[in-house]
Amino acid sequence: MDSLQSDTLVDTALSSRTTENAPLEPYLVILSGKHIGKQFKLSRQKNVFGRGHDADIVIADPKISRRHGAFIVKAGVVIMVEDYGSTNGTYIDERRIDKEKISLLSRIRAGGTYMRIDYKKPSEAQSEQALYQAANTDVLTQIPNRRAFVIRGQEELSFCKRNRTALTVIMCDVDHFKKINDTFGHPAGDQVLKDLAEMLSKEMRTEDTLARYGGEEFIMLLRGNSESQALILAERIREKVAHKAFEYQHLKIPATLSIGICSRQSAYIDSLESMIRAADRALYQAKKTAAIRSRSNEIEKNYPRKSISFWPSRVQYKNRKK
Ligand SMILES: Nc1nc2c(ncn2[C@@H]2O[C@H](COP(=O)(O)OP(=O)(O)OP(=O)(O)O)[C@@H](O)[C@H]2O)c(=O)[nH]1
Repeated sequence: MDSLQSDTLVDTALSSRTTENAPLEPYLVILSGKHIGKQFKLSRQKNVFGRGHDADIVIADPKISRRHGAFIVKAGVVIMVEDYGSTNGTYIDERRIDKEKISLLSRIRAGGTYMRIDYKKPSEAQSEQALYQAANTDVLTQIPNRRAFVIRGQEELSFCKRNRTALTVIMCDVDHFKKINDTFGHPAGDQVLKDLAEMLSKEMRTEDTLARYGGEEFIMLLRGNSESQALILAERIREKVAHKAFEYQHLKIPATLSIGICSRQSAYIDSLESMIRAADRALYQAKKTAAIRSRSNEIEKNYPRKSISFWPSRVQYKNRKK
């Protein structure tokens, strides 16, 4: 498409959509990756995007540079995207660019993240954002829900296959959660789940995903983690939770986790579902047995039992290479 055509497209879109009184404003819409569906208002003349926290638009994609590039806005219209000499480049319709005009039809890619530009009224953008939030976020803990996890997981799986990296699923379940509810009350149980979500989020890297998978079950997806690294992370989490004093209205609530792990090299992954099933089976085993176990190449090793605060907690580590 030449630049004249692209200008005409933006003009047409703007004029046809400004019939209602509020002016249309430019937004960057994320089409893939961790922030899929998210919209960022382009409110500056130069809107720097990147993975660094000093960027105007922070995108958690490890293949995006800290200050990757910028969207340039003039008179309310996004006219250009510029690459700031990023390692992995910026692309328009899969063509690498330095600085180039963009249109409503342009599909922009930086790292593994696809984006496009749209123009909308702030109220329209807000309601779309609210819908996106509601569909993808767990109301209680404010972390991604199961649906968001599955969407993200499929993308992660494609990434791992393309880049031949390993993928790990970790499932954590609060032990005897029913007892927590029965002893301290349902709101106290809610508080434990919220605090847990916050704790687990802090253990994640930007490229990892944490979600609430069910009632008292959390799931993590770790890119490129070796089995032994995953086991170290699981142990750290289990220890931290066992030693944390969860609190609700001055009541101290002890809680422990059981953890199931499935770690596979990309060549051995058939589907995300099979990995989740394997991690779930490992979790089930962890619940049944009191030992901290590692299972690698079908040889089981027993690890010494670690300190337990109140209720027993176990880690079952399962490696299912075919
Ligand atoms: N407070 C609270 N409780 C929940 C929530 N979702 C599920 N639950 C409760 O979680 C409890 C889960 O109970 P079970 O499936 O028996 O599991 P458990 O008591 O943790 O037992 P084990 O998994 O064998 O250790 C049920 O009592 C649910 O009502 C929630 O959002 N908030």
